[in-house]
Amino acid sequence: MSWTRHAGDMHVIVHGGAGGVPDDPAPRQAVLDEAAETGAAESTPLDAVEAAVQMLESDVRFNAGVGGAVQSDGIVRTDAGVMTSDREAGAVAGMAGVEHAVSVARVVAEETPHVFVAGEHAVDLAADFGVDTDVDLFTDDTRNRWSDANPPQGSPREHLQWLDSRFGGSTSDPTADVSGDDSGTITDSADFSDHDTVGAVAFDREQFAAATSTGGRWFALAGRVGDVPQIGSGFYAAPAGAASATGAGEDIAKVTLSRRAVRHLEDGMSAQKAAETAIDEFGELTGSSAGVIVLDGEGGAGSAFNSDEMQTSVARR
Ligand SMILES: NC(=O)C[C@H](N)C(=O)O
Repeated sequence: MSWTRHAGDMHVIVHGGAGGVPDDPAPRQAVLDEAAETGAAESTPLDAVEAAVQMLESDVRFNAGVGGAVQSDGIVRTDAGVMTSDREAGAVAGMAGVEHAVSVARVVAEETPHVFVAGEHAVDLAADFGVDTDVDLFTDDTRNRWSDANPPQGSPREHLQWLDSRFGGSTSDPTADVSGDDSGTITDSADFSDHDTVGAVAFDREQFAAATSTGGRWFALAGRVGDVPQIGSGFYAAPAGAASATGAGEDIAKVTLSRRAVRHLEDGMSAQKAAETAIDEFGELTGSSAGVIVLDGEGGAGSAFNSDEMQTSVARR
């Protein structure tokens, strides 16, 4: 079906992470619906994805901003990336105390000559451009979960020993503990319920934008950065369309999942077909779990995942 174009059209799709079936799908869906509607009310695709993702970063149910995953040294670090089909891009990683990582990624895209700024200097950049820092990203749930985790002391090597039995897929074998059955669909592992990364894709008839934001994965080595802020892995936008990914970040990065989905759009697939094909390829190549959302230039929205669940919402104005 082709999309009849009107001035002011904005098409937005959001996701709340690929992973296990959530205990509380209804309130999560309500927040996703509100985020998509909020994005669709904005006047540019970049504003749309930033507004949608900000809302999800502020909701404790999602692993982004407040409620983010805790790394092996007990710190929540946030990562995000944004990109437009004009190939403006910005990303940030490893920020402690920054709720709205998506806004810092936008600062990188708009205010610096770079595409990726990390760590304490990204936090300094945030502060200098008016993004709140020193935010407490822990929730009661994350505090409880962390205090039950018997946190490691000492060197990175000791942290690696500690996380080997906790991180989803060991450091030596990324597929360990994650294969649920012979079909390649991931059905078990408590760690995969942590895939509550958030993302948004928007299109206003002229330009696409994509944004993804996360607290990463629980019990990762301090300083670990996943797919989310890597261009083409966690997010990608091009004239043919845009995508945002979620799931096992190490595996997503190795197959550049978002770029893969957009490549399928460039080859003429619809958004839905591109999402399904990219996830099929991802599953075959990695045996791991992920999801992706996609918009195309014909008014199509697509999503696919090979985890148990990925909640999404679409809005159009
Ligand atoms: N929650 C997620 O989707 C995890 C994210 N992709 C990461 O690996 O950092």
